[in-house]
Order: sequence, then C-alpha cells, then structure tokens
Amino acid sequence: MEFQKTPGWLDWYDGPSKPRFKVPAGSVDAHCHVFGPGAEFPYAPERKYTPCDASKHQLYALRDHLGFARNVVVQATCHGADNRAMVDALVHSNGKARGVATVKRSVTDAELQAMHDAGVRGVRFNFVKRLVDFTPKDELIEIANRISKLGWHVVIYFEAVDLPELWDFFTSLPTTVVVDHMGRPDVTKPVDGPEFELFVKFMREHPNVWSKVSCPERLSVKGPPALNGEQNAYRDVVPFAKRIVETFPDRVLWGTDWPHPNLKDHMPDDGLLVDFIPHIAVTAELQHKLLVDNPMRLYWPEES
Ligand SMILES: O=C(O)c1cc(C(=O)O)oc(=O)c1
Repeated sequence: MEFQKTPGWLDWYDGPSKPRFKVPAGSVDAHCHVFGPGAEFPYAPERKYTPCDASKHQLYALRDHLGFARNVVVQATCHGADNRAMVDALVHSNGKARGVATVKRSVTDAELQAMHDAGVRGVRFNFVKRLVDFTPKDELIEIANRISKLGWHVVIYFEAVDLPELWDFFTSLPTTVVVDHMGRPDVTKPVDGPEFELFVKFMREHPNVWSKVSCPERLSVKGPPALNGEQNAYRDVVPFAKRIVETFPDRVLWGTDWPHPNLKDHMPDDGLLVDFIPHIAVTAELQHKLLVDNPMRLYWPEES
C-alpha cells in the first residue's frame, strides 16, 4: 500500500551529530517508536496522521550511533491497536528492545501472552485528543486489570490541563503508571505554579507513578532548537525536567522520542537531544539512575 505523508509533517533528522555527552554503559532509550514501513506494516485506518517510514533498522542504527544499549519501543498511534510493526522490532532486537503496546478489550489472553513472549511489558492509554478517539474508562480498567496479571504497567499520555479531570482514573490504576513527557506541562507557566505543582503532587502521593522526562523539543516555547550544534537547547524546559529528576530520582525515564511524530516547526538533531540530558540530570548518579537503573528495573527486572 502507498501512503501519503500528512502535509507539513517533518521527517526524522538524517545524519545526527555524535553526542558530546557520553551516556553511561548500558543506557536505555526508553521512549521511541517505529513507523511501518507502511508497505510491510500498514498504518491504521483510524490514524490521525500519516508519518514517513521509520524502520527498526534505522532505529537500531540510531541507538548504536548515540551510544545506547537498549530501546523501549512504544506503540505509535498511527498504528492504532495493530502492534505488528512494534513487535517485529522487538523480535529482531536480539533481546535489546522491550515494548509498550496498544490493545483493545477484544485482545485475547493468547495474544497478550504472545506479546509478552516478544518483550512487551506495558500498554499505553492515550488521552491526547488530537491523536486518538476516546476509549471508555471501563474498557481501560478492564485492560489494566488483565495486563497487571502479566506484571505489565500502564503508560499514560495526557496534557497538563486534563490532569484534574483524569486524576481519579489514573490513581485507581492497579499497576505501575508511567507518564509520557511529564504530562506535557505548559512551560510558560511557573515551575512552582499550581499546574506543575499538581503534577508533582500526583507523583509524590502515588509512589507507583513514574515519569518520562522526555520531549523538550515538543514542550519548549522559546527554544533554541537542538540544531546546528546548539548545546543549550530548550532552556525553558530544563527547570521542569530537572525538578522531576531531582525529586523522584528512582522513578524517571528518558527517551529520544525518535522519529518524533507530528513535529512541524523543526526536527531536532538527536545527538543534541542527548546533550540535553546533563542539564536535567546533573550528577553521574542521577544520570545512571535515569538512563540505566530505572529502565532496567522496569523493563528488564530479571537482569537488574
Ligand atoms: O505528541 C505527539 O504527537 C506524540 C505522538 C505519539 C504517537 O502518535 O504515538 O507519541 C508521542 O510520544 C508523542
């Protein structure tokens, strides 16, 4: 099948720079995706965008280039609940990738077990309206209860303004809960203002909640973008991510978000995104927890 990219959609950055920051041995890129290729793994009919292809080979080449050892491949919404591209990436990773799937209530126990055997360790619930249609909460709770028996966790993606409304649902989930991209704070608001305080409270009061301190390129308003060797990219996001890393050092994860779905302003150089890490995790100990200890505990507990 031939797919036409959504107009204005930027392709991932070809030929990223070599990071100046050397990530610790055994580091995990804990949030990235594969797109298709569409000819092999067609995009879902219900998708809200059509991406460029971004294959497992390209993902693993980036992993090696940036100095990472492993990946967590998160099901992208353009594939809906058809997890074949993601599972195929896991199966061809030599055990170096684990995954997060999207499933419907109709998924069978045998399908869940097959995904587990391939390396899936979580499901993603998405509440970002521009990306997905609404799924009823009773369906999500039913899924959460089923996957908890496999020892999986739930990854949630939402925007900061929606946290109050989703609070009761999130806090009722029976598993570890991992928040994508810090719950998308509005970084023009103060880091100690009511909106971000609510997110901090969410994590403080619920020790099962973790956060990915990823996606400064999406959250930043002032930049400067991670392009042309910029070593001080996305300064306005630093106080938010640094606060979460320092307050909850054992419950944070980091990922590139490659191939960066839905960026229309600029596409970051992934090497420079890695150079962002020491601005938010400022000691070797925090960096090791963020990049090695925490993702290993969540995704490869048998090895950590
Ligand atoms: O903000 C986004 O557009 C976005 C989209 C997806 C996806 O389509 O799965 O995943 C992400 O992590 C972020």
